[in-house]
Amino acid sequence: MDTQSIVILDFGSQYTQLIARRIREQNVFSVVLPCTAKLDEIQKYNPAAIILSGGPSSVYDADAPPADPQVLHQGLPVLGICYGLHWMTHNLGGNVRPGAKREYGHAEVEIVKDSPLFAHLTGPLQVWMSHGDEADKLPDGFTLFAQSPNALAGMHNLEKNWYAIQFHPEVHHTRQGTEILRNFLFEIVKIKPNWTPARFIDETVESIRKQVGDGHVICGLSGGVDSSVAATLVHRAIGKQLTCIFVNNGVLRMNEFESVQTNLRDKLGLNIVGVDATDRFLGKLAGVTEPEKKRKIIGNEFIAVFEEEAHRIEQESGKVDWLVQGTLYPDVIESQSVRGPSQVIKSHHNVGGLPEKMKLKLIEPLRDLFKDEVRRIGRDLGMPEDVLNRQPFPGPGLAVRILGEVTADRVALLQKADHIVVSEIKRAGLYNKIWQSFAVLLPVMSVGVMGDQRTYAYTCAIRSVHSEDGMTADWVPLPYDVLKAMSNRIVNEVKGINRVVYDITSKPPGTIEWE
Ligand SMILES: Nc1ncnc2c1ncn2[C@@H]1O[C@H](COP(=O)(O)OP(=O)(O)OP(=O)(O)O)[C@@H](O)[C@H]1O
Ligand SMILES: O=c1[nH]c(=O)c2[nH+]cn([C@@H]3O[C@H](COP(=O)(O)O)[C@@H](O)[C@H]3O)c2[nH]1
Ligand SMILES: NC(=O)CC[C@H](N)C(=O)O
Ligand SMILES: [Mg+2]
Repeated sequence: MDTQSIVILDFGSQYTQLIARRIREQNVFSVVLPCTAKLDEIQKYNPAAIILSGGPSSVYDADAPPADPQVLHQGLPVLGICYGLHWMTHNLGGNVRPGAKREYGHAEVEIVKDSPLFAHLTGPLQVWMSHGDEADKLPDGFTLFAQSPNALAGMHNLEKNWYAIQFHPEVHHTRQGTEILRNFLFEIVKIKPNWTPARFIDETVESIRKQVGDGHVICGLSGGVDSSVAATLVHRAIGKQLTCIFVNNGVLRMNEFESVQTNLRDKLGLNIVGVDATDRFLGKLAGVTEPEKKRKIIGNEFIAVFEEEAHRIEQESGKVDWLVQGTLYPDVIESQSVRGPSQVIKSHHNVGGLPEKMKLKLIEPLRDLFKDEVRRIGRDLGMPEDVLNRQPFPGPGLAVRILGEVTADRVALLQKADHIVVSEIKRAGLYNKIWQSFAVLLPVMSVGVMGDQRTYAYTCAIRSVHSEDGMTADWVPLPYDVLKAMSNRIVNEVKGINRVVYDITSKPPGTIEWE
């Protein structure tokens, strides 16, 4: 990789990915690696500096997440945040202990000495803390430059270019957090802010060309933002060597199989093959109710279809070695612990759901990015707004919105309800203002009355959320008349649903999809 980057080693903090986002907002490339990453993997990203994240453990615990102490000795500037500060202290000969008072939330920090990290800032700083441990003995060569009422808040070793702070500069509540990160980037590391969408596109196109040579590539295309941008990027790199495969997995939305194909063929000029695999998918899903099982089945079946298509294309055009997927960074973090000791929440079909022995090798050009960054790249590629503004739709589709068994009848019911929800959101002019809005079919039957007749039918939940990147979300207080229109239309137009409820759970503790 030519671009210099800031490598963040993840000790499992909830905010690690926010650090990367804040840095990329400054037009500097940043990537998160697990704390256990080997030095040669870190070097691949051409690091200009290392940031050590926070984390839930205590450094003196027996199972405290480790990093290679050599990362401190690469001649690169290092910034430790919270657990990162503790880890540096512990490894460089200082001492960390449980603090007398834990600090959660807002705190005021006094600047007790000048530090390049706080250049242009005047104290006291309003910051956000989340720790129980504290450094009570500094390692040799370190000077304390900031202090909160309860603990050391900042220390540096100017000779080595090592900095560490106890609070979280990446969260919104630390008022001058961005200034502090900017100081690290531009006063200390002195990296150039030249990581732009245009540059990302050029570098990615170049590296895809090198990787692929004159081989053939297939791309799993869903009509969603991620795979459409990924396909467009790869198409720009290798043109006719790319074939896009759009699979009807039987759990798509109403008319989606047809509309996506026409739309993307016309608008993006891609070569798209539609494969109707409804029966295979629904056959495999029959009788399955466990959410993770559904996800794994769908992930496996997708790959089986891709491999068959690859085989078919090979008969016509030569060897196919590569599969492009629109995997994004949040898919990766939520599915696996590879990026550090964070927990598995659900297996996104395209990551944790992949079979172990896959013949095709993966190209995932968006793997390190967030959705809003992907939309920016799409704009720079000149893609149409309606493609870029589509609300996300998960690969396992309606299967993770039909609780209990997935059957063709239930899919048809949910398609109708979902279509009503989305049409009403569009009619109210809300579609582009909301992250996602959809219907969920619950395996809950209740009694109703329609035209003097007793009904006994399913319940449908409406879910509508605001989110920046899918990692956290708030439910949307939809206007009552919009909810009323949805509810009215669903119970009247969808035979089989007689009750509608509204989901008012944020993420966390809920997730956006119900399974
Ligand atoms: N029906 C499908 N046919 C082929 N590939 C698919 C299909 N559904 C999902 N995929 C593959 O799985 C990847 C992940 O799906 P995901 O829903 O996260 O992304 P997306 O559909 O491209 O974008 P969005 O998140 O905006 O819906 C896609 O990028 C695509 O490569
Ligand atoms: O391609 C995908 N494959 C999946 O398996 C998957 N599961 C969830 N999602 C989408 O990810 C975001 C976060 O969803 P959750 O809060 O339900 O984890 C939301 O935007 C979800 O729609 C998926 N996308
Ligand atoms: N947020 C953090 O990194 C916390 C570090 C450590 N677990 C503590 O409580 O002090
Ligand atoms: Mg999708």
